[in-house]
Amino acid sequence: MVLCPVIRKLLHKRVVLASASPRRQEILRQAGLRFEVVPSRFKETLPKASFPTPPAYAVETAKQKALEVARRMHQKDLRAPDVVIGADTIVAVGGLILEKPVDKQDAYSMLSRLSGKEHSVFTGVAIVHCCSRDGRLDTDVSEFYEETRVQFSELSEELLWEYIDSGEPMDKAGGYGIQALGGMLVEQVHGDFLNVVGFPLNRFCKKLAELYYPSGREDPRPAQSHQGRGGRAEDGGERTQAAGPEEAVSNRTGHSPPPFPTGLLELVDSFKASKALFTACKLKVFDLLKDGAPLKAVDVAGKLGTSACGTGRLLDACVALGFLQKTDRGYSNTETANLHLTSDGRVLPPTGRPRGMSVGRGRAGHGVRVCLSDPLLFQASCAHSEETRLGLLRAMHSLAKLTARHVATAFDLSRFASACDLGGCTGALAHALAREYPRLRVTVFDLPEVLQHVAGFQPDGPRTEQVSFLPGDIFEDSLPEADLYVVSRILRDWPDGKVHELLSRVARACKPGEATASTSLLQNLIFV
Ligand SMILES: Cc1cn([C@H]2C[C@H](O)[C@@H](COP(=O)(O)OP(=O)(O)OP(=O)(O)O)O2)c(=O)[nH]c1=O
Repeated sequence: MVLCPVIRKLLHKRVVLASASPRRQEILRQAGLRFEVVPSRFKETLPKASFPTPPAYAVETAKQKALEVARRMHQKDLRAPDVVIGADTIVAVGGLILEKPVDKQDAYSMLSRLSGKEHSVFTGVAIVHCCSRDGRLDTDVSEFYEETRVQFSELSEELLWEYIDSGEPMDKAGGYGIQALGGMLVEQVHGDFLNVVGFPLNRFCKKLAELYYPSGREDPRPAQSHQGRGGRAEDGGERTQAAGPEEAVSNRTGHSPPPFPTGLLELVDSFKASKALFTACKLKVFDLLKDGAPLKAVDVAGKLGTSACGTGRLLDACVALGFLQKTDRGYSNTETANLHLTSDGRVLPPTGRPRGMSVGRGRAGHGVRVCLSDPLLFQASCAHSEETRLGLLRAMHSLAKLTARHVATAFDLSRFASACDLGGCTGALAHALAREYPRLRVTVFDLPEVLQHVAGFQPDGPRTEQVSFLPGDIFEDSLPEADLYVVSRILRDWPDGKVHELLSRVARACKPGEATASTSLLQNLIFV
C-alpha cells in the first residue's frame, strides 16, 4: 500500500538506496517504495571541522554516499539508475559530532557524554536524479536534513556497560538505538522518531512532493527551480543539472513534454513485478531460503539448476519487491515471504502466470463443474493434475484465511443464528465466523469435488462443530436453510445473467428478515 501518493511517482523509476542500514531499508519499504539496495563505499571521513554546522556535514556525507553509488553503477552498466537515495545520521552534542563507535570504550565515552542531557540527531538526505547520455552521467542533487532532539536519562555505570555489552550500540550513531533496548535510555523525543532511527520519512515525502508536484499541482512534472538543489560539475564527464528530473528533458527539446503516462507505466511495472513473484514461487525460491542460512545467487542457481546471472536478477527483483533481503552473506526470506510465499502458506496459485485472465467463462467441459469459491481458477485447474488443483485450493485457503477475520468482523452478524457460506470452499471464512459469533452455526455449501479436500485444510484455530459442510451445486440443488447467506467471492466471475439467476435463487431461499452478505477481497458490500 502506498499512502503517500508522491511515492507512486517513483514506482516506475529504477530507484537505488545507497545504504546498508537495515533500518532505512525497512522504513522505505514500509512506505511502499520499490528500490534496489546498493550500499555506498564512500568513506565517511570528511573533515568535520570544515563544515559550519553538524547537519552540513551529514548532508554532504549523504550526498557523497549517493553520488558514489550513482557513478559506480553508471561505470558498471553504462546506465545509471534513475534515482539514488543517500542518507547519513549523526548525533551532535555540545558542538561535537558522534558517529558509530569504533569499539566498546568509544561507545562508553559517547553514551556517558549523552547521559542526563539533551542532544540532537541529524539525518542528512540526498536524492540524486541521474541520467546517462552518450556515456556521460548527469546528476541532479536535492538535499535536506531533519533534526530531532532527544533527552537522555542519567545513566549509571552499570546500566551503561550492560547496554554496551548487549552489542546494540556498535552500528549506530551516538552508540544507541532508540528503536530497541536504547529506547530505555531516552526520556523525551522532540521531532520525527524515524529521523533518529535513520530516515526522516515525513520530510522525504514532502521533498518528493516539492520535486514532483511543484506549487501544489498534482502533476508529475517537476518545478522550474528547486530549493536546496544543485551540485558541482564533476570530472569524468559528469554534469549536474540545475533543472529537475523530467524538466531537464523538456529543456533539451524546447517543447513541453506530453503528459507523463504514469498509470500506464505503473501497470507495466506491476506486470513485471507479478511475473518476478510468480517465477520465484514456481522455482520454489522461497522454500529454498526458508529458515536456512542466507545463500548467494550462485548457490541458489546451483540448487535450482538455473543460470547464475538470471537467478541473481530474479533475486534482486525480489529484494526490491520486499520478499527477500540481501546482505553480504547472501539472500534470505523476509517475514512476508516466510509466511505467505512458501509452498505451505502460499497465497498464489501454483502456476507461472496469474490465472483467470485467459480462460473463458462458463462451466468446464471436463466432467468437473465450477468451483464456487473462484470459478475461473478452479475450472482452469480441472484440466491439470490433482497436484495443481490442490495447489489452487491451498492458495485460495491461504488467501481466505488472511482476510477471513476482517470479513467476519466487517458486519455485526450477532443477530443471526445460522449462516450458509455459498461456495465456502475449505471453510476458512466459516470458521472465522464461528469464532466471532459463538452461537452462529455455519454451513459451507460447495461442490463435492471441492469439499472432498476439506479434511486436508486446517482452519486458523480449532475445528468447531458450529461449522458443517454440505456438497451441492448452487445453480441446481436446493440451498440449505439459513438466516444469512454469504456469497463471498462467487458473484464477480459470472456473466450478469448468471449473477441474476444466482441472486434470485438466494432471494427465494431467504425468509423475510434474512440477509445476504457479499464480500470481495478488496471491498465489503452488504445487500439486505
Ligand atoms: C541514533 C540512532 C542511530 N541509528 C542508526 C541509523 C544509521 O543506520 C546509523 C548511523 O550510521 P550511518 O552512517 O548514517 O548509516 P549506516 O552506516 O548504518 O548505513 P550507510 O552508511 O550504508 O547508509 O545509526 C539507529 O538505528 N537508531 C538510533 O537511535
